[in-house]
Amino acid sequence: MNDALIRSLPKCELHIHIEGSLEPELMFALARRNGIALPYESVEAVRRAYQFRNLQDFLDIYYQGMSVLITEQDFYDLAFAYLERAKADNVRHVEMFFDPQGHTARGVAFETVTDGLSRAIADAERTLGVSACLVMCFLRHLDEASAEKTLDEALAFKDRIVGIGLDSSEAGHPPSKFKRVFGRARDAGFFVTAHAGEEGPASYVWEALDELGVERIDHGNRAMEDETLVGRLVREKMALTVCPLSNLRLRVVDDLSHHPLRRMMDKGLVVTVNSDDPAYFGGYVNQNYREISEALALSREEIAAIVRNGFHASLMPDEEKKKALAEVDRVLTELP
Ligand SMILES: Nc1ncnc2[nH]cnc12
Ligand SMILES: [Zn+2]
Repeated sequence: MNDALIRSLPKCELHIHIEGSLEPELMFALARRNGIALPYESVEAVRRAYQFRNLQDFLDIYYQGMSVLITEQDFYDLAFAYLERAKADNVRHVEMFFDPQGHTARGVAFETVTDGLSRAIADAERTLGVSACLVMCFLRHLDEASAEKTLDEALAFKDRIVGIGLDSSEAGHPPSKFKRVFGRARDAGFFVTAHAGEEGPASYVWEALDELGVERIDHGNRAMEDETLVGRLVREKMALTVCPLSNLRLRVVDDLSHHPLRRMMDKGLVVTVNSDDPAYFGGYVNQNYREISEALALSREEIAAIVRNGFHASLMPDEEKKKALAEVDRVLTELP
């Protein structure tokens, strides 16, 4: 019902793992280019395998999928394809997660990854008018020493990497495990964020705030189990990067009509809508807006409020934010 509005509004994407935008067609093309055998016979067989009972089921397939990424050009092709898709959804600004340890562990140089991604970002900025920046995530199932080593490598690319995040298997890997390396990242001037409260408990959200000093929470669904925590997030205007289709496919929610997004908004939380791993979860950012809007019967004003939250919570320069927010207002008045 609000399709035209969703399409017309300029948007931000603040929670996208670039490796999670690897469509099966590109996966096969890169496997062929690099002489890598995939354990699937066709693109359709890959898509059929995308049935997940939980986050770990997905991660096992996600790490296997990224094994086709070898050369600088592979990372370029991956990121540019995503940015073209984002442009089609009227996304103006992207904060792009990447998982260097998923590549360096396979013998791909850190520089190969960042060179390819940042070249695609520069080209997209020029040719598509989409701005983007890189947020490097630590894999939380690995130890802090590995994260420290990865941060050491990132320091040489400080001009291209703006932020540090934390992702992968959440349960059993609390944010406190990475307290020291996040302290170093903050001291070095990186923006910091972390996945918390996706599958893990509300206490992980507290830890992300108090021990990592995060400036955003990725997901945050389970913060809703703790009223005191919700109050703090509201008071601090801490943005949550919510990913509805991811939550559905990873069974964080059993049905989108039970998704906490509306209750989050009613409590005054700053929520944004994002795609997480769109090639695996059945939709890019507009599809996430469409399905959650329909499931929760979101009004035009509620949709616009989420879009505005995205710009406010982003790292865009203030002048660019102002322009984008003015455009949101213009679209709202012009669309019947
Ligand atoms: N949804 C997610 N949660 C944790 N780690 C991830 N890596 C890629 N997608 C992720
Ligand atoms: Zn994520």
